[in-house]
Amino acid sequence: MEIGVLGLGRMGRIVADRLREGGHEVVGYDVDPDTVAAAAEDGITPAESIPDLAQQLSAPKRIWLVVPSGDPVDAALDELDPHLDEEDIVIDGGNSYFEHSIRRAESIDAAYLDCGTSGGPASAEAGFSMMVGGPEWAYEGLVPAFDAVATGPAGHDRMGPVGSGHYVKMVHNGVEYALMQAYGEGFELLANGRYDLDLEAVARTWNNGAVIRSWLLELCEEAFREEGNDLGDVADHVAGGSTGTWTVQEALEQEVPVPLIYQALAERFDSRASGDGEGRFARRLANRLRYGFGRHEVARQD
Ligand SMILES: NC(=O)C1=CN([C@@H]2O[C@H](COP(=O)(O)OP(=O)(O)OC[C@H]3O[C@@H](n4cnc5c(N)ncnc54)[C@H](O)[C@@H]3O)[C@@H](O)[C@H]2O)C=CC1
Ligand SMILES: O=C(CO)[C@H](O)[C@H](O)COP(=O)(O)O
Repeated sequence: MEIGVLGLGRMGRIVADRLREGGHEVVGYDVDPDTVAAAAEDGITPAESIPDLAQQLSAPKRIWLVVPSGDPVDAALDELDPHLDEEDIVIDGGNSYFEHSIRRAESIDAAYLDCGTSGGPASAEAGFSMMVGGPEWAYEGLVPAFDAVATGPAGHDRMGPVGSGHYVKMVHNGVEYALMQAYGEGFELLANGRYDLDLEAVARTWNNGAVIRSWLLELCEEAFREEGNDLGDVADHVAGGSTGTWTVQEALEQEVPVPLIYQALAERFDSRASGDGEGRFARRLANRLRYGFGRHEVARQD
């Protein structure tokens, strides 16, 4: 099928490439003209503007947004909306706040799918895990596209009505924070404990059959291999935090205790208040893990 991809950054470019590899035709647009030119060299049909992207697509139009959450999503929808009708489908593949997705779905004529996406740029080859909310007909119509961008048919599903995709992804990220903090605390104890340990070897051993093996633990192994046993100059400064904040706010509203997720979020805030120094090993590992899966910039010690 023909799909427009709006936003060709770290994640959008992977969405566009995997759609093409799956046999779909992709028209791409990004506010950065160099990004569009680079995509065009690799076979993505370039668009000069959002109206141009909409006009290049035949009806019914399918447009996948992969732009930063917040104002860029509203700005893109404002420009798109005059070119859309109720047969068209817009997918928001970013980390948008679920209540914003519900509002946006009500404000545009096209069907709206909120698609929480996990795996990060490091999963370009394997494909993503995708949690989709929105009308069933729109999800069903896009299954071939989701098959191509996800790890395959098992890598995506419809969670429920609009909002539910980003809601599930929000909670996913809260879990992500807590897992990173838990691995970090364990390695901090080992780094400061009784034995002179090779932490890459510990992570590799755990990743081969241990109860706590996981992709995040493979990324810990990679971090020790690439940065060294002491994580080199990786700073105690963990960026991000919006999805974890929303998770904690929702947990308070629902009266569900989430102390581990809150503590992991609080550790991030404290890392930023304490400066970019050597600090806590656990938080330095979390800083490096965000690069591992998300290609987020690693804060380094001065
Ligand atoms: N990097 C990651 O690990 C993951 C990111 N996400 C989410 O995916 C979304 C995109 O993230 P990334 O690709 O990492 O960001 P990015 O910063 O690498 O790419 C965003 C792209 O959108 C473009 N852009 C901004 N406003 C635009 C507009 N109005 N029209 C067209 N293009 C526009 C920018 O020029 C940039 O190329 C965000 O919501 C992010 O939270 C979701 C899962 C994983
Ligand atoms: O969604 C993601 C991974 O699943 C993104 O990498 C997101 O940026 C992670 O959240 P934060 O930036 O708050 O660490």
